[in-house]
Amino acid sequence: MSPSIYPQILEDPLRNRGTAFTAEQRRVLGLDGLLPPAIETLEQQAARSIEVFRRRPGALDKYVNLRQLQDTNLVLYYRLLVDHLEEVLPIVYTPTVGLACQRFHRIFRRPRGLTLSYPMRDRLPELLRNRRQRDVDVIVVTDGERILGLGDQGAGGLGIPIGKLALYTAIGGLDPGRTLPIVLDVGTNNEERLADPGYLGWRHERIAGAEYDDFVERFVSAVEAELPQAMVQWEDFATHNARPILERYRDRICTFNDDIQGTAAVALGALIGAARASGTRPREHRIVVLGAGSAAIGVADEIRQALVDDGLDPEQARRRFWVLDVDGLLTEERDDLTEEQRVYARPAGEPSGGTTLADVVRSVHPTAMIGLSTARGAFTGEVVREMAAHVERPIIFPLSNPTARSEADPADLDRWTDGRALVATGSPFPPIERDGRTIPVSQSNNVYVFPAVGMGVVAAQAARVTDGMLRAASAALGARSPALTDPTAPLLPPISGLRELADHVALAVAVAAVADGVAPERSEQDLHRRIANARWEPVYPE
Ligand SMILES: NC(=O)C1=CN([C@@H]2O[C@H](COP(=O)(O)OP(=O)(O)OC[C@H]3O[C@@H](n4cnc5c(N)ncnc54)[C@H](O)[C@@H]3O)[C@@H](O)[C@H]2O)C=CC1
Ligand SMILES: CC(=O)C(=O)O
Ligand SMILES: [Mg+2]
Repeated sequence: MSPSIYPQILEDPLRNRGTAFTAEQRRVLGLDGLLPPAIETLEQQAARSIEVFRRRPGALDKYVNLRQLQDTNLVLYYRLLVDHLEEVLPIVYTPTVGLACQRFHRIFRRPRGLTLSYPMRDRLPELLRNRRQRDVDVIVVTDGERILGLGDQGAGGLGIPIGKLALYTAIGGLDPGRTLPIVLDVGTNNEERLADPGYLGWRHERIAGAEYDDFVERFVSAVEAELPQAMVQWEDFATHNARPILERYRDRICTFNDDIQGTAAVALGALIGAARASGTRPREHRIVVLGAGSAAIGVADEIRQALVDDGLDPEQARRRFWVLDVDGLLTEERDDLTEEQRVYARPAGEPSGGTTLADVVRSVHPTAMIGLSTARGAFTGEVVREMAAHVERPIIFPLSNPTARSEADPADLDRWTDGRALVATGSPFPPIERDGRTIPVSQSNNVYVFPAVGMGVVAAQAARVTDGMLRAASAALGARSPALTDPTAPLLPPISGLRELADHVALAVAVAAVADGVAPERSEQDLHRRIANARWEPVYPE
């Protein structure tokens, strides 16, 4: 019996072309007979694939369909993402990616990325060396504890880094062969998962405290040793770990936290557009933030700095915020606040009349209300009508994900405010219909920023991600808000324009990296060229 010489190229999604292999390639590579005889172009393959995708009955079926394509043929997968970004984004990303994490063990087909399980803590460098990729530009890592607004999904959280990195390529233009999704599998406190015989992660309660910190340190040390060039993006860590990890490593490796810093950069960009659309300056605003987790405090900190940049002194800027968590307004009387939350604590007795959201809105008359609370429907008709009674153009951003955790439905916000609200959401929503017009709803989501941060870092060869780089991203995004020139236009550029926007934002990030001294000296023109050259396109190479 002769040994099998089955060509591995068909199993390698980076090189596989399926029915697009030419007659010559088929002959040379030994593919004749393994493929049906028709030879297709990429365009023909893409047309067939999008039809198959559209025929799938449910969102999760569509997700599985795309994941299979991703594991089979990356050029074709990214062709679909690039050509149909608006249509596939709610599948690859929020809201469907949340469901995919919850059902990770039910839909698992083939491995992608790395699962670093706690019991293997002594072998992390070796596990990193087992990766498929040789060189890595970007790692997205989660520990699965706060997946969107869906809580602890344990090892199933790997779906989030996989989704984020798909967008690093489809939008930011990063080479998919140089990106690496990772989950730190440190157990789960999700009872449903622990009791599910099909769960694929380490079946153990979450490790915490010094053991957890030691594991994260081992992970970072292993990355430093094995992949010193890679940028590390922390994603969907619970608040009690997110900020300490960022503070511990931001000056040691090239890293940022997307939920804290990426979200803030986008929300500020949207707010700047909204302020302009309402004919106001940022410093005039009174801002209520519902939620006091890592995302909410990151957003508040960024906007607070923008108010200072617009002329308020730091104390005045601080006093423009009313931040609430699940227990109500953050006040000086409370002894359960972290250092970051304490910045926003209001003096005792102020405002008078209670500390619920409705109370605060009634006494403060906010001009902007931002939700990062996971509390579905928290922006009720009563609250929104009260807010809208005192401000001409209420700015209302229900930013929690996925859709089922959103603080409000934009159609309701539009109705409750007679079309006056300036709205942006975290997850995609259908457009608003008003007076015969169809008005798109802007998606204030960190997807507007993180792919471009990655490209900016790679093109500039930045060694760190500085605050200045994220601020530059935010400013570049804010400057492209359609609302700057038309008060009736959406607050953010359309999703369909994200790729072009990413080039612009990436350049701003790269220029800021040079200015901050964390990247080699290069001219703007040179950086522009490097971004264009680095951009990976979904086409079969000659
Ligand atoms: N649009 C975007 O780009 C982003 C959206 N998010 C979303 O923001 C949400 C929060 O994320 P994290 O801050 O990381 O989570 P977290 O769990 O750390 O924070 C949630 C906060 O909301 C508060 N909260 C919970 N229920 C509440 C209620 N009924 N009323 C008032 N406050 C309540 C909690 O006390 C906590 O302060 C998630 O849904 C996440 O998907 C996060 C990052 C980016
Ligand atoms: C968008 C995002 O990063 C989140 O909801 O966590
Ligand atoms: Mg996130």
